[in-house]
Order: sequence, then C-alpha cells, then structure tokens
Amino acid sequence: MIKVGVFGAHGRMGSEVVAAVQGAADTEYVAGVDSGDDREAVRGADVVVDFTHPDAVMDNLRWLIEQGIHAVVGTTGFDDAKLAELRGLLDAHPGAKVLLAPNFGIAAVLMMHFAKLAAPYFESTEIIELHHPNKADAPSGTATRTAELVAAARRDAGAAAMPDATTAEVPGARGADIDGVRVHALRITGMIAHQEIVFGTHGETLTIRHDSMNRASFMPGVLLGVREVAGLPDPLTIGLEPLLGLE
Ligand SMILES: NC(=O)C1=CN([C@@H]2O[C@H](COP(=O)(O)OP(=O)(O)OC[C@H]3O[C@@H](n4cnc5c(N)ncnc54)[C@H](OP(=O)(O)O)[C@@H]3O)[C@@H](O)[C@H]2O)C=CC1
Ligand SMILES: O=C(O)C1=N[C@H](C(=O)O)C[C@H](O)C1
Repeated sequence: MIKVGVFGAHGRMGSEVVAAVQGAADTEYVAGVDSGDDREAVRGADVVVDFTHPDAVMDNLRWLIEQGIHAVVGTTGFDDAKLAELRGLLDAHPGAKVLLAPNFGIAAVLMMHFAKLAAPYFESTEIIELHHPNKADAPSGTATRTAELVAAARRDAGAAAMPDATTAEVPGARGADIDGVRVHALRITGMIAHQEIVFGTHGETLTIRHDSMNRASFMPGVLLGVREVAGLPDPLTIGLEPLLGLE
C-alpha cells in the first residue's frame, strides 16, 4: 500500500484526490492538510499530493523535500525562478522525488503532445484557454506549458517569427506573450477547464481542443503519478509525458 497525504484536501481538486486515494486498492489515505493546518499530520506518508495555491506550493515543497517525502504536484503558477529554487532544494536534500504536472488529464497531455507535433507545420499558432472564474493564475499552467512546447518545436524546426502586423493595440488585446506564442485567457462561469490551440498556414487551419467536463477526469493521472513518483529517474519530473511513454 502506498501511504498518501493531501495538501489542499478540502479544495475543488484536493477533495477529488482524497476520494480517489480512498477508493483505490493500492493506496491508503493518511491525512489532509489545508491552510493553517499542521503539516505534521502527513508525516508517515510515502507521497503527498499538492493541489493548493501558487503562493503556497513552494513552502509546502520545501517542507516535503526536507522530510524526504515524495510529492505529486498539480498546483500551477511555476515560473523559472520557482523551478530553479526547486532544483536547488532537491540537490541539497537527495531522496525525495517531485512530479510536477500542469495537467493530469490524459487527454490534456495528449493535446499538448499533438500541439508539439503540429507546431512546425504552421506559420501561426495562438492558444485560447477557458476556465472557471475562481482560478487564481492566468494564463493557466497548461496553456503556459503548451506555449513553451510549441515554441521549442518551432525553434527546433527553424521556423520564422509568426506574422503579426499589429502596431496599435489596446493593452492585452493580443494576449500574453509566452515564449513568442500568444495566449488568451477567458474566465467564464459554468466552465471548468478548456483549451484550444489554433494553427494556421496558407489556405488551411487546424484547431486542437480539449475539454475537462469534471474534476474526476484528472484522477487517473494523479493516481498514476502517486504510483510512479518514487521510481522516477530524476529528482524533478515536469509533465506526465514520460509516465505515458510520450517523449
Ligand atoms: N495539474 C492539474 O491537473 C490541475 C491543477 N489545478 C491547480 O490546482 C490548484 C488548486 O486548484 P483548486 O483545487 O481549484 O483550488 P481550491 O481553491 O479549490 O483549493 C485549494 C485548497 O488549498 C488549500 N490551501 C491553500 N493554501 C494552503 C497551504 N499553504 N497548505 C495547505 N493547503 C492550502 C485551500 O485551503 P483554504 O480554502 O483553507 O485556503 C483549499 O482547500 C490550482 O493551482 C490549479 O490551477 C487544478 C486542476 C487540475
Ligand atoms: O485551475 C484549474 O481549474 C486548472 N488548472 C490547471 C492549469 O492551470 O492548467 C489545469 C486545468 O486547466 C485546471
């Protein structure tokens, strides 16, 4: 049995994780921790799953790594500075492994993979992400990662800069620039998590769309992470792709 703790246990995602861990035959739920709770409650866990807040996750990870507890992290909002700090912590405290996935939906991971494959064949690519209005970070972790994958694939293929004649712009009208890829974030009541990647070249466009219909859809990916994290080759793994044989 894998002993699992949950940070953010009462949240939208954390409560699904608690149910999934309690429902799986090979995992045992140790305890949940929310804002203000004592993290000592998860001592004894093999793995802690974190779905908290971009402002809280680094402190949680610092504690877990110091305790040698593996972490499966869904919380978003990681930038280069946070990733560098995380790598430093893992170097200083060998033992704990961290799996950081901006999206645990298997179809969402496939969407990112297909976007990477398509990117070199199109002159233009822009991303539209649509989420519920309670989301703290924009653009989403998934959109940021997709933009980075698309940008890297375009660079590897020697693609020219995307055409864009805009010279007069109301700030924000062209979205955020992530590694040269424009990302547009919508916050819409009634939605959960959705994304479109729009590719265009002369006379043809291609749109790849993913929709999360509920939060249970993320749980097979989270459980896969819980089962695999201890055996991952590197201290820090970003994305579920290597666990799905997608690299
Ligand atoms: N990777 C993926 O597949 C997915 C990632 N996410 C990401 O997960 C994160 C959480 O999303 P969501 O569940 O919707 O958010 P919620 O606001 O519903 O839940 C967050 C939970 O974290 C708790 N929390 C806040 N700070 C701490 C802390 N320092 N220690 C422990 N618990 C804390 C909150 O407690 P309290 O309310 O008491 O403050 C709350 O219970 C976001 O970054 C989101 O983008 C979401 C969906 C899928
Ligand atoms: O906050 C959410 O809800 C989600 N967050 C993740 C992200 O930022 O990409 C994953 C999914 O989009 C849901």
